[in-house]
This record gives sequence, C-alpha cells and structure tokens, in this order.
Amino acid sequence: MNLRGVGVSPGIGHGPAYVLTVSVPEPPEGSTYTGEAEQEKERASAALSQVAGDLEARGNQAGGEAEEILKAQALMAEDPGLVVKVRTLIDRGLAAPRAVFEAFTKYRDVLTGAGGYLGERAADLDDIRDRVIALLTGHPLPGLPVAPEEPYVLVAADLAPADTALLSRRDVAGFVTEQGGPTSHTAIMARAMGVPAVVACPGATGIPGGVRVLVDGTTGEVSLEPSDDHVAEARDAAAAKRAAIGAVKGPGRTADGHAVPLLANVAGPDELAEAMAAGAEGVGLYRTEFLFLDRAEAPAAEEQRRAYRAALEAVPGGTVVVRTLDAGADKPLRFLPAPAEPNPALGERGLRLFRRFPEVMDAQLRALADAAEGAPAELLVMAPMVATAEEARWFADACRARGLSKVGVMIEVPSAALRAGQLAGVVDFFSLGTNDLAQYTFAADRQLGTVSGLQDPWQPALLDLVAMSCGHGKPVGVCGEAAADPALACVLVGLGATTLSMGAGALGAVRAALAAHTLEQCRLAARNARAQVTAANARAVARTHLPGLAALGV
Ligand SMILES: C=C(OP(=O)(O)O)C(=O)O
Ligand SMILES: [Mg+2]
Repeated sequence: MNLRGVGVSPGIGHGPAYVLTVSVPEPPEGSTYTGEAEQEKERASAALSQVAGDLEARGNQAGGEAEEILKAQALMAEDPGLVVKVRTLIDRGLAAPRAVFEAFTKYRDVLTGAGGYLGERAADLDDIRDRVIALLTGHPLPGLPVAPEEPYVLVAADLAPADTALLSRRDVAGFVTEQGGPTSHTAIMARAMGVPAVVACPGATGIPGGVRVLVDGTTGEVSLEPSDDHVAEARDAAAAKRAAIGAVKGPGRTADGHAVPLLANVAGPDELAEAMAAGAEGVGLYRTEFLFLDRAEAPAAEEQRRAYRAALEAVPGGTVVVRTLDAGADKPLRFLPAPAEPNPALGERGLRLFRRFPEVMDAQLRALADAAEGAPAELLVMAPMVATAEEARWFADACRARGLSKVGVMIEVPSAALRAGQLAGVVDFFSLGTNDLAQYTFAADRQLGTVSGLQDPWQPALLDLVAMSCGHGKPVGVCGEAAADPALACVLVGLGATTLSMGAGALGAVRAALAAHTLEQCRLAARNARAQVTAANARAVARTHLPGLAALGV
C-alpha cells in the first residue's frame, strides 16, 4: 500500500514505523477518589513534578537550543496557577487524573482562544497533560524509542520542536507527518538533519507501528511493507544519484561559467561547521534567533559578539550575511513580550518589533559591529519582514550609524518585491525569503498542511515577484527553501538571482544542477515557467528546458 504526501527532504529512508502517539484516554467525567483529599493532591503534585523533572532531564541530555525548549516546557508543568487549579478541583471531589485533565483543558481553551503562537503552545500543554495523566493512570508514556535496534521511520500528526530536538540522525531513517508544509519547521529541521521527510501526508498516523516503511523524500511517496526488490531498487537509485552529484566539485556556476556563489543557511555553530564541510562559499543566511530562543533576557553583548565572530572566522575571505532578530509569529521570544494578536504572522514581528524595542536592535547592531572589527570575512547585515522603503531606510540608517556598511533587506513581503526599485535606492543588497513571501502572497499559513499547495514556490505568481525583485542593480540572493530545490535553483538564476543560500544538505545537488545547464537554459526555463498557470505546470515545463536534471536524478 502507498500513501502520498509532499517530499520535503530528499533521499530514501527505510525502517519500521514508529508512530508518535500522544493520545492518552480522557479520564471519565465526574470520576472521584476514595482516600483522603490530601493524599490525592500529593499524587497529582508528584506526577506533575515527575513530568517536569523528566522534561528537564531530557533537556540536559540534549543541550543547546533543545535544552532551552524542554526546560520551558518543564516550567509549564509546574506552573503555580495550574497546580492551584488541580488542587482546588481535587478538593471539590474530582480524582487526580480528571482534575489534571480539567485544569489543563481550561488553560488550553484560553491559549487557543488567543490564537497564533499562544494557540500553538496548546499542543505543548496537551503533551504535558497526557504525560501527567499517563503517570497517574499507569498508561505507557508517550515518547521516542531510546537506542533503537535499527533506525526507525518516525510517523506523527506533526512534530513539535521539542519532539525533534532530541532526535539523532543515527536513530531516524525518515519522517512522515500528516500535517506541515514544505516550509514548516519540521521540513526545515529534516533538511538540516539530512533525513528524508514527507509532510502533508493524509492517513500517515493510520500506519500501524512496526510496519516497514519506505520513504521517498523526493517524490513524496510512502510505501508500506515494500518488497526487498523495491527497497534495493530505491537504494541503488539513491546511491547512483549521490555519486552523480558528488562528482561535481568547486564553486557554484552554470555550465557556461556564470558564477552563482552557493551559500549556507545556518542557525547555530553545528550547522556552520556542516555547511563549510559541504563546500559552502559563505553564509547567506545566519539566523540569529537561536541565540535568543527561550531565554528570559537577551544574551549579553559579549555572547552575541563571540557567536557572530565565530561565523566570520569560519569563512575566511568569504562573506557572512547575518539577519537581525526575526522574532514574533513562528519565532516567538520570551523576553520580548509580544502582544496577544489574532494573526501574529501579520503583526509585530521581525523588524517591526525593533520599532518597539530599539534597544534590542541597538545592542545587536553594536555586537555585530564589534564582531566585524578585524574579522577575516566580510559582514553583511540584513533585516527581516521589511515592507516599505521607509522601513528599509530606518534600518539602514541605524546600521550605518554603527559603522556597518553593507546593509540589506529580506524581500519576503509582497510590497517589498513590488517596490524593489525604491528599496534598491536605500540598501546594498536583497535576500529573497521565499518561505514567507509565499505565505504572504497566497495568504497561506506556512505551518498549515491544508494550504501547502499554495505554499509551493513554483507558483507562477511567486516567480513573478522574484523577477520583480531582480534587475535593480543590486545583488539578489535567495535564502528561502526554494533555493534548495535543484530545478527551481536554476529557474531562480534564470530570473536574475545572483547567489543562492540553503541548508548544507542541498548544496551538492544544486551545485550539480547548475553545472549541468547554461545561463541561457536557466533563463528559458524561467521564462516558460512564469508563463504557466499552475505550479505543477511551471515545474514540469521548466524541467523540459533543464534536461541535465534527469541524469542527476533530481
Ligand atoms: C528564509 C526565510 O526566513 P525564515 O524561514 O527564517 O522565516 C524565508 O522566509 O524565506
Ligand atoms: Mg522569513
């Protein structure tokens, strides 16, 4: 039997399915206890503390960013308001599991009512609730296998950052999720780990645990109980493809020698090392949020300076494009109290938050300027979520006042693409964030699997906006996930992109795809793709002008 979703991280994965279930049965309504109230309250408190302790221990084991995330979840489990509510309900006669269920449900309703980021935290709360109830009722705890005998295919409705933070590439052969889209964080994380992944796959959670699954992260096909021949064939094809891609070396360029520097998207020191090992020619998107995530206060100036300096030292003679803090919406920060907004993706995020907290921007720009002093690489600084030339000027002035001379903006809001000519008069370069550009162009939440068809960067309207952003006399990089698709990478170059930036895992295939085609072929593919009505046709037509892709198996 086969299922089909959207392939978002290429490669072939094969192994037994592990279905991540977090559904613990709801304790019966009105259930009561027999002993003393005090004892029942003790039982509830002990279970809450044990879950908090367990989350904290997993955090310590994971370290880094995951540690911060899991520790924040541990804090939620011992939230004083929740504990008081549980105890009150027990005083009213409810058994501990039911009291936990009702107290968490009340909190959950408040969060979902708030929507946006807070609404998304409801899933974290459900996870904690289920763990506590499982402990109280003796149900098995939801969680991932520890030290599995062979790598497994992780199947889930969706994966929270806390689920994936602890995963190791050694243990996971592939990901299949029912929800999520090509630019959701599950997809970005899978690509960063180099693990094949299929998202937006209807029926995925119906896969029985233990059944062998073959995941094709390129085509989006998920085969259940494939024959040995089928697995061997898929593996051979993947190996042949890896060999063809691996044979192409050197800097990014088309077959006729048009240089297209291939840069890396990185969100932390580990990814930096990996990108350099994969032959990145520099850093095209340094996501600084990782320094700020789940912290009560902004990192100290010296900690920021050191992190930026490390990136500059990793690419001697090259360039590093650092994006200033992109907080808000899908990247919330605890220390910047975001207002409760019905649509956080349309609210105060990215550069807009700096308007409200100029001291945070100033501290970051100062740390960047300090890091750049005497550094062996060139530092470029850019702002996310810029909508107007006026905003771009405000940011550029602030950067230049700090001595940062190369200033750019991300083009990820349609208005910025429409007015790229004016923006070009204000900044030194553009970087196209196709993930958000698609989200805002098609009014399709990048986190929602149900609208992932509209999130497709092959949509001709998105290609139009890319074309409008090019040709204004300023370099145009692409750092959205579109640049990681080998065929689309050729089209982006044909539209006028001057550099491409992507996760380390995609560099080889994009390098090989560019080397197999001339600039004129890329232009022709781009022109014909734009002329189509649907994303599927744009992709298909572009491929007919890029004959070298088939030989590479991409
Ligand atoms: C590169 C982008 O930024 P992020 O995915 O971090 O929002 C984008 O929006 O395309
Ligand atoms: Mg973005």
